[in-house]
Amino acid sequence: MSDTVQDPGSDRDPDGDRSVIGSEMSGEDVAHGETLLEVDGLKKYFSQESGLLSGVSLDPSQFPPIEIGRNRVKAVDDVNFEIRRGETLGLVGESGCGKSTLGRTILRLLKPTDGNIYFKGQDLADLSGEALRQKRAEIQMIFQDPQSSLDPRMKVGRIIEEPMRAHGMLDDEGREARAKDLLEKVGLDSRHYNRHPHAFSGGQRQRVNLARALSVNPDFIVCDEPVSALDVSIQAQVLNTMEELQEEFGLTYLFIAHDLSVIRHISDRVAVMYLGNVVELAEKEELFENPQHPYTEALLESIPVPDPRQRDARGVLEGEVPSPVNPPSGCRFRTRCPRLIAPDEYAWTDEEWAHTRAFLRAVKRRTFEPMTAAEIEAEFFGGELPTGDAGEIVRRAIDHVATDRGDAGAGVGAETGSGTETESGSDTAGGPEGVGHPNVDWADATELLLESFARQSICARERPAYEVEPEYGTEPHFAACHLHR
Ligand SMILES: Nc1ncnc2c1ncn2[C@@H]1O[C@H](COP(=O)(O)OP(=O)(O)OP(=O)(O)O)[C@@H](O)[C@H]1O
Repeated sequence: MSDTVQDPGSDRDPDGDRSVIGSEMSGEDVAHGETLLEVDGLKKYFSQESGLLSGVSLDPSQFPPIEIGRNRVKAVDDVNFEIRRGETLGLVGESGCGKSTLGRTILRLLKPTDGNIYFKGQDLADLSGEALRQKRAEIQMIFQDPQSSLDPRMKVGRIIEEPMRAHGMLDDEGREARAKDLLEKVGLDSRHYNRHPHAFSGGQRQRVNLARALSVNPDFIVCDEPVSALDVSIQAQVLNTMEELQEEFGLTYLFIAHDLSVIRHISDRVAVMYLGNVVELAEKEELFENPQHPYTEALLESIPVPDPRQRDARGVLEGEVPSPVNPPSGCRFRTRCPRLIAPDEYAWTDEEWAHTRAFLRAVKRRTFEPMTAAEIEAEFFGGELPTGDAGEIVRRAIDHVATDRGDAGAGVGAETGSGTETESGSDTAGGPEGVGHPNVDWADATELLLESFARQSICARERPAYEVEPEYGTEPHFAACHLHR
């Protein structure tokens, strides 16, 4: 079964007012600045396999020996936010973090796995059939690729009229007049009404899409990477038009983009997404000038800079994004976080923990050449291991990976925890020299360090959710990072 819910045909309400669909039709008005849409605990999980037994796996160690949903892709996993009427909420994050899935689930193109989507107070998660179809006039979507979302056989006028026809809005003459009017509103010419999409440039095609989305008079538009396929010089023009239309029609946008400069241009507030979670949400200025989540900081620092002298300081986002099938416990970013918090049970100095954290990452990613224990101590710890129990564990881990001490560490790894939670293994660079060296056991060292330190950190034990004091503006600043405990 597909997750996709198709918009069924076009039975219109014969008693309805045919000139206004969308916002005005629902009769529920939300004033500018008040909550238009609220997403509460929203989840969207995908089964990896299709078919009757998708998501069902066998586990002989339990009774009954089946587990449902174990292999599901947690594309959106407990997302909460609200969008006010008239604002643009930017949604940013790396490819695959769940932005599109979130947008499509809000639109109810996908059925949520759990949670609520309140639009003007009504839960869209509950809607289906005709009630959902009617709502679609109020909530529209614009996609990234203006080429493929326009039927090349249809004339532009008909493309713009199609949603009006589907919702029984106006008569033929009225629809034509409205389509021509909208063409002008989006910065095209009413004479373009009879042209086919291939006659238009990418930017113009996206304008046709805008006119199409606006035709049914929506309140809310999910814009999924609408300018990503356009030349940079055209992007700003389309964004400006979108802002003008927002003003004129009182529109509210959820604007999805991976490009931070686009997000900065258009957003009022910005939500940063990582591995199915929103990790930070704040007013635009606050987010860009006062980021409080290490992932946001890393994203901002990875913006390309023209000055080559600054390049070395960039690119702090190390390691791969873990699999959304088995995401890390606690904070999703912890496996890559340069500021992972020290576990409480050891007495660390900041320096000792920083050294140990760097060593842990290097062992996990196998990023150093095999060397002796003394060389490892010098390279990662300045010749001085942490004191106390932590130092003992570090020494054992070094024994696992040192070329001269392999025997001393043999068997230690077997004592280390159950490893119930994987770190998804995707970070492992797999240095071939190390793997081939008889004394080097990367896996045992990694497991010892992860189990003793990384998994004992509050970052692994609790999911963070804090509000921090904004420095720029007055809106609440949400940061899902235990550094703000
Ligand atoms: N229909 C599907 N079935 C299974 N997994 C899916 C499906 N759609 C998306 N995913 C997975 O869900 C996760 C989130 O994908 P999504 O497309 O929402 O991310 P994104 O942030 O929009 O990325 P991009 O910017 O590349 O589009 C990814 O791991 C993706 O592989």
